[in-house]
Amino acid sequence: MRGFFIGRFQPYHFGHHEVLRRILDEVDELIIGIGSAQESHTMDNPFTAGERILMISRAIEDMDVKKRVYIVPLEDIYRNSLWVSHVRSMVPPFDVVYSNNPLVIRLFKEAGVKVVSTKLYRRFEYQGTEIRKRMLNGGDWESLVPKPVVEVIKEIDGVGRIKDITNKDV
Ligand SMILES: Nc1ncnc2c1ncn2[C@@H]1O[C@H](COP(=O)(O)OP(=O)(O)OP(=O)(O)O)[C@@H](O)[C@H]1O
Ligand SMILES: NC(=O)c1ccc[n+]([C@@H]2O[C@H](COP(=O)(O)O)[C@@H](O)[C@H]2O)c1
Repeated sequence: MRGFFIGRFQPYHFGHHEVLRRILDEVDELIIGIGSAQESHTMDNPFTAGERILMISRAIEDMDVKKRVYIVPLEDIYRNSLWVSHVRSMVPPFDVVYSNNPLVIRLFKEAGVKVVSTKLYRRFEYQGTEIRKRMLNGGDWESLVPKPVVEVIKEIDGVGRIKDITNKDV
């Protein structure tokens, strides 16, 4: 059985990591969709699709996973009624979708795809919005993401980027 899990992963954090661990117990192969792949360099979406691929693939490497995982960037198409077809055209065939996003769940269910709702883990801190806020304000963000993700963010000066893009013209 092949599963599909989509997120923006801005950045990939321990909440995603926990969900992934659980999904990998259930499926034979997993596709991870990097949503809003066209977005980067904004406060809501600071990291490029390529940088998010690095974060996820290195975090998975650290888990010593034996199952095949495909990571596929997916651009938004701004026409929700066609989105499931768009996703299907871009990724290997899948049998089940894992998500906690109400729109994603609804669109796949309407298309007749089996959807499993994922649980939230320590959502008050394992949350992209909170992590980006801490990066901006000098808070502790490093404890909320897997170590390989800290390394990627340091390599690309992710914190400096978030500070720069939120700065006003001088
Ligand atoms: N703490 C968490 N525990 C379990 N699942 C989570 C957690 N945080 C996010 N998810 C799930 O992971 C998927 C992808 O989420 P996403 O990449 O948007 O992260 P996010 O933390 O919700 O980000 P943001 O705050 O930027 O919206 C969604 O289905 C989301 O519900
Ligand atoms: N019309 C569309 O392009 C469409 C519809 C539903 C979800 N999505 C994307 O799927 C992803 C869902 O991920 P999250 O659960 O992290 O929000 C987002 O990147 C979102 O933009 C896109």
